[in-house]
Amino acid sequence: MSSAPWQQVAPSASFGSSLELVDVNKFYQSGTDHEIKAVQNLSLSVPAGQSVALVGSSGSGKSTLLHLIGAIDKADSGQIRVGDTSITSLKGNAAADYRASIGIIFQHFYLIDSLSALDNVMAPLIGRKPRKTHRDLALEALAQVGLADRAASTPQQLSGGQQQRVAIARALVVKPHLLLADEPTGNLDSDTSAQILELLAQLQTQLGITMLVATHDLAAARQLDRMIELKDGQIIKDNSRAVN
Ligand SMILES: Nc1ncnc2c1ncn2[C@@H]1O[C@H](COP(=O)(O)OP(=O)(O)OP(=O)(O)O)[C@@H](O)[C@H]1O
Repeated sequence: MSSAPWQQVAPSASFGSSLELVDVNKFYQSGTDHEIKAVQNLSLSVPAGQSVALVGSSGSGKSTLLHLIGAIDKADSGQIRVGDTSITSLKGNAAADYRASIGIIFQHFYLIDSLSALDNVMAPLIGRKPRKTHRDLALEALAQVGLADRAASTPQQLSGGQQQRVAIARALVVKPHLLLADEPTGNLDSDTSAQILELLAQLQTQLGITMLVATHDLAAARQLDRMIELKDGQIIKDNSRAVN
């Protein structure tokens, strides 16, 4: 049976993955004799399609946890499973394929200055087939973040909030099953931050993606389905919002 064109671009599109962490540890060496326990014995279950805020003071392990789930960094021990994929045993191309199937948004937008917004959003599609759909997918993603009319603008011609919207469109263009956002509003003023977090929450609900957002903004965190507080790499609070 031949697959539909969009399936060739985004095999796992339009629904979220569940997430399961069991006894995960990540330690860093600081100096010769000091070990930093960035994530310790952390177990967590996130159902598919849930939005989760990770909060906690600076150094509590939020970024490290996102890096482990995103296969940017490797856990020292424990198990991380995203849908059917065991992240902790991924190697080589399989790790790259997994990273290409999720969306990641950072505090510093990491857009390429010399490229237009459209070309920045198309970048993750390079090498994927069919090539002729890339432009349409990127335009669709820019429309989802309200920037269809700024496709030709370069990052320098856009405000900080607009640049983060382009970065969100770039994360969405692969139709991710999991969206990780590490301090996505850390570089923005409070009004723009609120707009960006509202946009993320809206898109997450609309697309049904599983989403984890590390943030210091408690008001924004409360908009999501669940808020998890970390301290010294461990979960110290886990509040789910009541569902009607
Ligand atoms: N590459 C590294 N090498 C050594 N220590 C690290 C490294 N990355 C993180 N750490 C340490 O691990 C701990 C957790 O850091 P992490 O960046 O995950 O915290 P965070 O909650 O995201 O902080 P922030 O809110 O400031 O971004 C901190 O003590 C940090 O100094």
